[in-house]
Amino acid sequence: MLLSLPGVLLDDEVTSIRGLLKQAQWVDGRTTAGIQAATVKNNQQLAEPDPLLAQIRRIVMQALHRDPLFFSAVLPDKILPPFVNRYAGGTNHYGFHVDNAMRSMPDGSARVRADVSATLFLNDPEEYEGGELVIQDVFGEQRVKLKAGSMVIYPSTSVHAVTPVTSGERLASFMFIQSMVRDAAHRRMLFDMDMALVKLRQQHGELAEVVQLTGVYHNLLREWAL
Ligand SMILES: O=C(O)CCC(=O)C(=O)O
Ligand SMILES: [Fe+2]
Repeated sequence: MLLSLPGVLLDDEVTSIRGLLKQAQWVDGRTTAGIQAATVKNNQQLAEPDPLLAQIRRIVMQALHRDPLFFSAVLPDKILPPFVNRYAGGTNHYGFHVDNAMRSMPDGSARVRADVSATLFLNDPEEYEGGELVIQDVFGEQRVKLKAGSMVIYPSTSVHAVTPVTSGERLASFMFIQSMVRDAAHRRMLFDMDMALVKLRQQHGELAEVVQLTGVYHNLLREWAL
């Protein structure tokens, strides 16, 4: 499932992160890519020991933890600490690749199976030309470019790329998430059911049938969660 989540970051959080990034020391993005992906990756990233990265991670993780749509769509089990990237200079891009199945931190900690990949946009689409995230999956090809603070989630199994940023700079945080529910079809059914239940509850209150279906939701989650 490909889904855009608007307003994951509050405006003042975007402002804080942008302020921090003014002092950023960017390094070659290939350091964290897999072998195939490194051959097509041409961008920049914050380096792991950079204290700015730790501060940005705190803000992003706090935002993810309070976002009910993110929780419902991803059912996160483990989130690899988010990274921050930049595409600029008229040529930066990321060619077609699939994210490595297993990701861990450079020191070997926090091994995560990538089920869901996400890009959280840190600046607005008007600030750069190009820089579309192109995602190919069973739903065809989708091109995504969102406003600052919004995030797109997509299956880590999909082939995807970022088109060249021909002017300006594109700033984003990207991350890999292991879901409690490994099967994407199961995750999708749970998400649809949860969204329908939220609407039913708003329109009709706590009907006995809503309570019963909520029970079914949780019982399916119990069946499918690893
Ligand atoms: O910059 C992006 O939006 C995606 C980056 C990406 O695909 C990756 O780092 O694996
Ligand atoms: Fe990727």
